Amino acid sequence: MATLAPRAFAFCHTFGLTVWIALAEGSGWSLIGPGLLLLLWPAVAYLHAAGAQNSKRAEFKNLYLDSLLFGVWCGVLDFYVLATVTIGLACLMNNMVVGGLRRMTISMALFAGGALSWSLVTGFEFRPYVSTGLDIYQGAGAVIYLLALAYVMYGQNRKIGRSIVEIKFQNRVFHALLELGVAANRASNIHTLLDDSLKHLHADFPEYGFAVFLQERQRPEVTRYAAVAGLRLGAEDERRLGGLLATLQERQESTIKLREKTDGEQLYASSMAGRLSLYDGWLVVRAPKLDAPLERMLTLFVDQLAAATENKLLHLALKKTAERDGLTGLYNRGFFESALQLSIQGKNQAPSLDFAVLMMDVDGLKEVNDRYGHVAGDQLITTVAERLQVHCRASDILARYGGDEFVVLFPSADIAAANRLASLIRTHIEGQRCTITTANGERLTLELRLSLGGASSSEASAQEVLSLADERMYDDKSERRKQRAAHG
Ligand SMILES: Nc1nc2c(ncn2[C@@H]2O[C@H](COP(=O)(O)OP(=O)(O)OP(=O)(O)O)[C@@H](O)[C@H]2O)c(=O)[nH]1
Repeated sequence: MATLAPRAFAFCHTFGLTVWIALAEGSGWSLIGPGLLLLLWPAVAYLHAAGAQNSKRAEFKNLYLDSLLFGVWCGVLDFYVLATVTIGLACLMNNMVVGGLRRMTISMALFAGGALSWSLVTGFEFRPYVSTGLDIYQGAGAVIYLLALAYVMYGQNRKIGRSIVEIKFQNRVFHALLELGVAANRASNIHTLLDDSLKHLHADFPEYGFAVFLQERQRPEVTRYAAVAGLRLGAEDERRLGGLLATLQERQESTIKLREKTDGEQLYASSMAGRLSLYDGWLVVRAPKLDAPLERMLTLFVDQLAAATENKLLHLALKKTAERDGLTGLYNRGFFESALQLSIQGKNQAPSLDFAVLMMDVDGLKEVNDRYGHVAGDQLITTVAERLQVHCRASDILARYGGDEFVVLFPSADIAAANRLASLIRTHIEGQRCTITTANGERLTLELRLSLGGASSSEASAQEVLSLADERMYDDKSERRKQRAAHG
C-alpha cells in the first residue's frame, strides 16, 4: 500500500523525537514506554486497510486516526512548537489531498480534539522549544516526509496516467466493436461487410492498417473475399498469405508475424480458424509491434468479424431460400407478391406511382413432360428463364409465378414497359430453338412458344392489374391456339 512507507516514517520519526525529549528532560520510560505505541500504529493501519473490503475507505479512516493520534501526541510532548506545526500541517495536507476542504476541516478538528482531550485529562503544559538539535532533527524529518509523500503521489499519478491511456484505448476498441456490429447489419453482402468493417477499424485506429482474407474451405479457388484499409500488400505478402491459408488447419498459434516491413513496421496475421464453419481466413494488421493490448484487440476483432461473416452468410442463404425459385434462381411467387403489394401501396399513396405487370406462360410444357420426361420439361423452363433474364432491366422484377408461368413487375412504369418487353420476347425468344435431353438421353431441339398478357395500374385499379394481365395472357393463349389450329 502506497501510504505505508510515509506513515511508518512519520511515526518512527515522532518516536525518535519522543526519545530525544525523554532523554533531554530525564522523563525516561514514562515517556518512551507509551511512545512505543507510535511504532505499532503504522502496522495496525496497514492491516486494517489491507483486510478491509473497501481498502480505500479504510485508509481514509486511518488518515483521520493519524490526525487524532498525532493531536494527542503533540499534547503529550507539551506542544513542542516545531513538531506541533509540522505534524499538524502534514495531517491537514494528507486529508486535503484525498478529500478537499471538508476532510481537512474534520482532520483539523480531530487533531485539535486529540490535543485538547490530552490537556484536559493531564493538565495543559506548554514547552515550545527544546534545543536547536531537536529543531534540526524535526525540520529534516519534515522535509524527508514531504519528499517521500511527493514521491508516492508521483507514482500514483503515473499509474493514473497509464490507466487513462488504457481506458482510452479500451474505449476505442469498444467503439470499433460497436461499429463493426452496425456495419455488419447494414452490409448487403460479404464484400461490403468486409470493406465497411475494415474502413471503420482503420478510422478508429488510423495508426494501424488492416486487411482481411476469407476463402471457402471446400472451394478455395472459387469463393474468396478480401478487403484492405490503410495497408498495402505486395505480391510476396499475398503469396505468403495464400500459403498460410493452405496450412491453416495445422497451425496452433493465433497471431503470427507475416513480414518485417522496411519502415520498422510489421505485418501480423490473426487466424480465424475454428470461428467460421465453411470458411478459413486471416485478419492482417500493420503495426509497430505486437504487444498484449494489440493482441487482445486482434482477438476481439477476429471474433467479431468471424461472427458477423457467419451471420451474414446464414442470413444471405436464408434470404435466397426465402426469395428465390429453386429451379431457375429467379424470384419466387412469394417475393413477387410482396413486391406487388408495395407497388399497389405506392399507387394508392400520394404522389401515386403507376406500375405494370407482364404475365407469361410457356406453351406446350405438359406435352414436353409427357413425351420426354420431367427433366426435359425442367430444361425448357430454365432455358425460358435464362432468356427472359437477358431482356429484363435491373429494376424489373422477374419471377417464376408457378409451373410454367413467369411474371415481370415493372415498378414505377406504365404499360409501355410491359409492351416493350413483350415485343422483345416476340422478336428474340418466340420461335427460337431450345436444346433438351430426353429421358432416354437423346438430345433434341424444340421451338420456344410463350403466351403473354400485360396490364398497368393506369388502366385498372391497382388490385386488379395482375388478374387483368392474367386474363389477357389467356386470351393470347386461346388466340394462338386458334391460329395454330387454322394453320393445321
Ligand atoms: N418439368 C416440370 N414440369 C412442371 C413443373 N411445374 C409444373 N409443371 C408441369 O407443367 C405443366 C403445366 O400445365 P399446363 O399449363 O396445362 O401445360 P401446357 O402444356 O404449357 O399447356 P398450356 O399452358 O395450355 O400451353 C403441368 O404438366 C405440370 O405438371 C416443373 O417444375 N417442372
